[in-house]
Amino acid sequence: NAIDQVQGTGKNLTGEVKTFEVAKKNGYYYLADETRGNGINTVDAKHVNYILFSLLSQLFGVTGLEIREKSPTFTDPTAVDAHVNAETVYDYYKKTFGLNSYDGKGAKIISSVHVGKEWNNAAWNGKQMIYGDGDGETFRPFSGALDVIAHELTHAVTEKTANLDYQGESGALNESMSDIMGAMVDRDDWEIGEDIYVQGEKAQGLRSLKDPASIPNPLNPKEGYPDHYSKRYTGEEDNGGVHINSSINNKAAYLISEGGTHYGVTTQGIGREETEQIYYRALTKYLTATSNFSAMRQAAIQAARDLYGKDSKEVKAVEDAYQAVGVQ
Ligand SMILES: Cc1cccc(C(=O)O)c1OC(=O)C1CC1
Ligand SMILES: [Zn+2]
Repeated sequence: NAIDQVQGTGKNLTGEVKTFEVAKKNGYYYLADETRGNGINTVDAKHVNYILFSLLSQLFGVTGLEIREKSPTFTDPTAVDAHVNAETVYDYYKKTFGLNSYDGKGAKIISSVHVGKEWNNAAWNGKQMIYGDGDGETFRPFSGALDVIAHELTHAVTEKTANLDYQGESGALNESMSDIMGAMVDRDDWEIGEDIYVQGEKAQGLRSLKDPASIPNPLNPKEGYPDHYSKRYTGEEDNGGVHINSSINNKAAYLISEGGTHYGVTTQGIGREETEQIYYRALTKYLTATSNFSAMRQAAIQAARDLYGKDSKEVKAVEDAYQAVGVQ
């Protein structure tokens, strides 16, 4: 037919040659994968100012210019990473939870790269994923990190399910679900954004689920991110610290999976496979828009009971982990 689905290749931001699904139409090749759900499309925002871009995207559905090549070799590494990483996140949700795209109905996944000028940001804007190129000092292009793309797409999953209000404790849980799934998709570590956050030679993550306090808290740099409820941020910035207090729940998820002794409380870890099922079930079956940290603990306990039994080691791990981070 007029549009063929073929294999494309191209170097990503770390110079690795990647292969991915592209569309061939009228002799040109496009970053359009029609094999997953209703499609995964990666387009170029051509450095349009990010505020103007967000208006165009949300009001008029403008997403950017099609990225096209005369051969199946793609030459924009930022776009290659956005496309390949979106495919990887799609496959994770399908394989792990049987979820077909972020809405369960195969919703088309659109990513716009090169939004803004050296924009240090990435976001799910309610309709699509948008990525800045970073300023090269603090951040490299945001599409280069699989955990970032999983984080952004999980915002879309959350919006279609619990739809946790993006402020205060529910907002911190919204952020934490994105960090937890980000760490589960990018399975080799418990850091978020380590592939894009340029901090001298030691590329530290933006946030760490393993040891939140090891990374300076941007709202209180002489402290690390909070790893106990008593250390939560209670100010107004960042919608009440949604990117800060998320670390309290992130630490609980880490303890459930990997185990450990935290503030004198010991948790026996149950592993990533069971932990991701507990959080996905809590997010999609029990959490609501106004759930707070206490409701999160209850939801995770109930999800573990459903999946593994009332007196299971999995339920015990959830109870111990939330006790360790001071959430009742
Ligand atoms: C860099 C950034 C700024 C503002 C919002 C988000 C957001 O998506 O919450 C954001 O992206 C992340 O946190 C991703 C995980 C690195
Ligand atoms: Zn986020």
